[in-house]
Amino acid sequence: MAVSIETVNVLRLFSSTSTFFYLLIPAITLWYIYFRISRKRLYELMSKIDGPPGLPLVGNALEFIGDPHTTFKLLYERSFEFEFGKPLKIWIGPRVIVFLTDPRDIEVILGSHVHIDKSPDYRLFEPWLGDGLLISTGEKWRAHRKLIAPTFHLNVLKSFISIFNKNSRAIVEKMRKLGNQEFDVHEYMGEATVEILLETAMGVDKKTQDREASEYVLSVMKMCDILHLRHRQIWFRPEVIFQFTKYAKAQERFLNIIHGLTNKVLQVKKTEYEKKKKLLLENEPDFKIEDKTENLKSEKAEVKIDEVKSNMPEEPVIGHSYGQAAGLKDDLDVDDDIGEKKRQAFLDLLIESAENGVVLTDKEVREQVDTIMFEGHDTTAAGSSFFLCLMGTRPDIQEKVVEELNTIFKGSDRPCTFQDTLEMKYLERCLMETLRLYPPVPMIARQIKEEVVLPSTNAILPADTTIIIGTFKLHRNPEIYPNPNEFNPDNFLPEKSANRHYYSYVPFSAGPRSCVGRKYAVLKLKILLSTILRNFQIRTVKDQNDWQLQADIILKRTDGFRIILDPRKKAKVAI
Ligand code: HEM
Repeated sequence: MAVSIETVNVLRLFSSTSTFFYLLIPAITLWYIYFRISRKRLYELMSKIDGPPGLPLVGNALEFIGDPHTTFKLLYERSFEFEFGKPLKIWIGPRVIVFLTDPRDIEVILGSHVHIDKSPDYRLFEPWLGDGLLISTGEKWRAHRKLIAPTFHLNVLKSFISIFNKNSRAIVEKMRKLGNQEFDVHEYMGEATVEILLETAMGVDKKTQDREASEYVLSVMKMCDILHLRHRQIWFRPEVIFQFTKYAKAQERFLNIIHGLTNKVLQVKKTEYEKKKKLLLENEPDFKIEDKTENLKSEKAEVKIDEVKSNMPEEPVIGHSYGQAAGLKDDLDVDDDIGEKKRQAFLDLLIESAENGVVLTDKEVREQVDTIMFEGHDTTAAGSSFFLCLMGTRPDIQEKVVEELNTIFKGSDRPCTFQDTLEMKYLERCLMETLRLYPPVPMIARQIKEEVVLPSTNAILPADTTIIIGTFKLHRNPEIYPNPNEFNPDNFLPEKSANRHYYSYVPFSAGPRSCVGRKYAVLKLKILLSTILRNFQIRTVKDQNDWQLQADIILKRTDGFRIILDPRKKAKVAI
């Protein structure tokens, strides 16, 4: 029987295809057996930690494909199926993520100098923030942190007070034009915080800013949406897929706007710096720029930042200081070599340090500027917006704040001083309580370097596990905060906070990688919010229980931060 050439070809193809599959199937089986055996200990350890059951291969990944509000609600509500405070695990494909909400466990991670690595999820920020302070690790992070932290020292911040006042008055005047129509206050807070950051930390004046602040704020919000989408829907994570989506094009557009502003700021400051240097050299040819970074050049730049005392205070340490337990100290509280001497503001110091490129390159300066611009504005915009909405829902509390302000200012329209901010004890409690209920950073993610034993349950977490500190849930533990969902500034009365675990309140994180802008944020917010409350009575229509939250990196309201302002009697802006 004659066999056609086509048939021979088909048979050849069939036999080579089947050989391929004969080899592939055992190879996959062997790889899978090796994969399971090499992860045996991980599976054993994780079997001792509670968590929702997942599907084969994908784990719990499909639970996060909804919109940001639904996902956040679902995640939060499902967590109540398990005992409060116990560690909780979820599987995203082969990757396990452990959520911690017990202050003792949180202290082990945040208080450590070893577990300072951010989780791989932060890498999605790279095209935007590069390897800036929020993301970097190891010696690079240590050296840059040591350089940057002093630029947010109180001595520097005090010199910003007039700028905080001026901008707060400007925003009041802008809001006055709205009359008593309902509006989204987040837009106003976002723009105000960007403008304030540019004038303070970056040291550029209003003329440089044009209309760019509002465009910048909008682009940051959209970028957060894209990053959050990639966090939730893991198939968008690999660059090979992402680059072909409409989101990649949008990201490019938003990054152009974001980097456009930061590049412009850098250009202005560098030209200014060069001019100043030239002038100084002309007048004093022997003048040398003092190198303030000498001590950072050593490979082993050590940061002695954790005076962090462990666990519960032996002697109760009263109250809170700039957003963290008074007994906790970080590098923002260290008064070492420079003391009362003049310190430099953020960008001035960075540009000077980049002169010889030893501590910092030009690229690194840009990355730090992008980081501070993002971390410094979106967080405070959310915090202040939540504060104002809460004031609207609780007129009784609002009036107590205003009474305190009347006692301090005695009806005068004068600007706020540093001493005034120290006297705003009740306003500060309201701010702390706002950040408890609505922490702008609702989750902090780390990748642990070594095996960790959790004090709460003795559960063991192997090295390389991703940990999420669930600030939002931690702050609503009924054993720590009775009636945890109620807005109650008395939670921060000194006697109430005195016996609480230091790590039971961490809106600014804590330990060596705590928020570098903590004091800046609290000081600025006190001036901004008090100026608004001295001028307006705030109303809201929506009840606090009906707010819709979304945790797209920064906690926000999907239904908008809508408030109505009524001018207070004799309302006049402080001059
Ligand atoms: C209410 C306002 C703020 C809140 C609630 C807040 C909260 C936080 C939190 C929780 C972290 C740790 C994030 C993490 O580990 O993933 C952090 C880090 C950071 N924050 Fe803030 N922040 C605020 C304002 C600011 C401001 C005003 C600035 C700068 C002007 C700033 C700059 C930074 C930087 C640079 C980091 C990274 C620090 C490091 O890793 O060494 N933040 N912030």
